[in-house]
Amino acid sequence: MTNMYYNQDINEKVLDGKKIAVIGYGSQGHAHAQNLKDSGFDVVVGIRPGKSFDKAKEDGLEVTTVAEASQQADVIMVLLPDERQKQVYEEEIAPALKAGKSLVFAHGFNIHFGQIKPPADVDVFLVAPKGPGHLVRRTFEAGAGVPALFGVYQDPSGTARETALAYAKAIGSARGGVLETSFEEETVTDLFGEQAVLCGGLTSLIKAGFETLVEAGYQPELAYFETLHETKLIVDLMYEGGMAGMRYSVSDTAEWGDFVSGPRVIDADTKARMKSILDDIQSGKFAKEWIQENEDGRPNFNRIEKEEAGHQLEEVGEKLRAMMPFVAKGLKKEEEVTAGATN
Ligand SMILES: NC(=O)C1=CN([C@@H]2O[C@H](COP(=O)(O)OP(=O)(O)OC[C@H]3O[C@@H](n4cnc5c(N)ncnc54)[C@H](OP(=O)(O)O)[C@@H]3O)[C@@H](O)[C@H]2O)C=CC1
Ligand SMILES: CC[C@](O)(C(C)=O)C(=O)O
Ligand SMILES: [Mg+2]
Ligand SMILES: [Mg+2]
Repeated sequence: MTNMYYNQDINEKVLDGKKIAVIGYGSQGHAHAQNLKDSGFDVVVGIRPGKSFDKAKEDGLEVTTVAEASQQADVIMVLLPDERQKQVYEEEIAPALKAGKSLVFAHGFNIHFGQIKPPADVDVFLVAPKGPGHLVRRTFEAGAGVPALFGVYQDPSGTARETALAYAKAIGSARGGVLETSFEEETVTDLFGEQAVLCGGLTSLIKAGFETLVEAGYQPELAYFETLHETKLIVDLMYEGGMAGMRYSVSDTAEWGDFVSGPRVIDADTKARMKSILDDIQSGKFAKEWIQENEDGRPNFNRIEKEEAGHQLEEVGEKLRAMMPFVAKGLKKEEEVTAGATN
């Protein structure tokens, strides 16, 4: 049975009088910190000196070190890159933990895969928005919200569920719906979604379409508009009205092509490969390899990121987007907040 919660189901007052430390000021960090502050809560950002530190100050937030913010706070939300969390946790957060505090995550990776082992007297839960941080902020400012998952790992205080729900409401997620889950379910499904569909699946689909057109002699600019640019417009229609909503707006010719050709691109073999990706996530193989990649200094990550940035689709896209300033408006407004993501 699915448990969904909306604004009217949640008492955010349980956070009154509590100090909330947002550790990290990247994609999720800036959104949580600003949304919590705008919702009237007492927020301190914990961050190392550098770009994010300066940006949080510029944005008018109270900012200090990770260790000091963790000392001050009742609720500590860890919004550092997953691969950095273990070290920062051990050095700067763990010493500040004591009974009555809450340790919170936006993704269960480090708890589920045993990288972080919190003390038993601290509440541990997750509030995981189902969307990129920049959209968590942007939708909040527009009066809407990105839905989120919440899940409790340990609850010595007996109040972890209500604190998690209040936090989700304060960042705007209960405007869209908050769904109860476990650390295992959130971690596995989030990794699967980003690998097979949202990031990996989609970029590979778009690239394959772009390359097919260009290799057949069609103009790269046209191929960019056809495969990448228009994806956003089509996905917007699905976001608003599901697949039927999109099919209502496109031509019947496109809808027929969707029915007959879609299953030729994504077929039973693709689904079997998705299952194998899911197996690797469930078994911990993916996590083990990602942790090792970081311990090795990210040789493959850095090489592939560079290769991808040099793809013809990216070069063409950059020129075309420069002629459409309205397209990049959102990210420009939040410029440099993503800096941490490229470490
Ligand atoms: N990106 C997203 O939209 C989503 C992310 N999540 C989860 O949220 C968490 C945060 O991810 P995300 O927002 O992408 O992270 P980012 O990479 O965008 O941000 C990282 C932040 O952490 C800071 N940081 C990095 N290393 C250190 C350090 N050693 N000490 C102190 N601060 C440090 C960076 O600061 P600096 O500028 O100094 O490098 C930056 O402010 C992860 O658990 C992720 O899985 C969940 C849902 C969606
Ligand atoms: C889809 C990627 C994501 O899981 C997210 C924005 O939800 C992430 O880890 O950034
Ligand atoms: Mg996600
Ligand atoms: Mg994720």
